[in-house]
Amino acid sequence: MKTYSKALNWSNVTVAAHEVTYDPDASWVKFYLGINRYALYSREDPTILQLLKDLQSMTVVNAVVKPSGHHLKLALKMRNLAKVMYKPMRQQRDDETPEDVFYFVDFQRHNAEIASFHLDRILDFRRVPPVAGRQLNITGEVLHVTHNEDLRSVFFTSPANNTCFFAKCLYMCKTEYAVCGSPNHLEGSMSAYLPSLSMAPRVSIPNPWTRSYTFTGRQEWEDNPFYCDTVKQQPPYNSGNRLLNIIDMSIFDFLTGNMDRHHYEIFSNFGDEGFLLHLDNARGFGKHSHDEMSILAPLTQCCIIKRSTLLRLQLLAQSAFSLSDVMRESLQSDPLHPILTEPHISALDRRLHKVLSAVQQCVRRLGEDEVITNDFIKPTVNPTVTTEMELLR
Ligand SMILES: Nc1ncnc2c1ncn2[C@@H]1O[C@H](COP(=O)(O)OP(=O)(O)OP(=O)(O)O)[C@@H](O)[C@H]1O
Ligand SMILES: [Mn+2]
Repeated sequence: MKTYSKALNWSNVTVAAHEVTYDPDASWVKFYLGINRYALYSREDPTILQLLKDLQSMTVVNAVVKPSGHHLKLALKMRNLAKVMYKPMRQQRDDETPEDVFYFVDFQRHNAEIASFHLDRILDFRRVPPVAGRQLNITGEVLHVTHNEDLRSVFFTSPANNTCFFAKCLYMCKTEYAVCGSPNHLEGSMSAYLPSLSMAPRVSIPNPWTRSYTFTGRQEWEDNPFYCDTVKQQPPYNSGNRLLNIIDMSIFDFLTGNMDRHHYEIFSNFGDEGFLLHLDNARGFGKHSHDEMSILAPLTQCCIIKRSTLLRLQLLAQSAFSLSDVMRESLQSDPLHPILTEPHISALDRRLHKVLSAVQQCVRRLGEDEVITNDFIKPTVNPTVTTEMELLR
């Protein structure tokens, strides 16, 4: 194996200087300033479209391996000081997760990150940071610009003469699990970073409906149909919006087929009523032919749903606004389209009907007043300039 770091030393190639420019009107700055207690961005915010475009073209000036987690991903620093998380492509669009693979060893899919951002926006949640697809030149835009010796040392050339890299981490990070360009270009998802933890602290909270992450273990919710009664008695689930927000998240995850929601995060400064961030959606869209009903357990066990969520789902179940059509159109704006294969897109309609039938069953059993809950917090009245991030400073 030829390591590029040695090659760089030998050929005396200097790594590009770290030149940066700060523009207070940059789309990522506006994105930060627009985060409010209801959502990451407002419905009509033009900043987001601009940010999606910028994610596709911003110049990378540094790259490091994002240390957390089990999967290979890079934190990229851009010339305009934006920060981006890049998850490289590992799977072809028409690959399905094999039957015998557990959810916790499944690949991360860059296209699932992209598609989940679009789905979250269509559902009007706006809880996923903006994500766009991009073909990176991993030689020119990563290896040659990184100041990180650890990252340089894991680049190599494959037998087929493609540039590849892997990461030093706990699992799945040996050369066998490397990602390779063709010969230099590699698709990936570019996810806008949230503001730093010092500027906007977040807490990570275990999902009450988490899975066991072992081959044999089971969680209480899987065997106890009255599990929700226990959850409902515990703060912060005993008042306010939190449980309804968990149910929104389970509907979102059921639609994508993501079984990997072990934790969720919230911004501390917005208190218990703040929205839940839907981070890390890379394990969605693994199987189009299977609907994993257990993901919907929070809805089917608690039998409550926000009225606003239900109205949105009902709208997207109408043929004139069908979820699959809206998704197809939305995903076309991404440079890496097609992002999802047709079977994955049409699975969304089938799953949406299953969510609506679950709600109907609850209504039949308990009545509409018990099940369909008015949101405790009104949606943003004036969506354009709630710059609560400014208040945090
Ligand atoms: N857009 C983002 N901005 C800032 N931080 C993020 C963003 N997306 C994810 N993170 C943080 O990075 C952590 C790891 O990211 P992610 O979960 O997507 O990757 P992973 O490979 O599954 O890692 P892990 O095994 O730690 O969950 C997340 O738990 C979250 O705290
Ligand atoms: Mn994760």
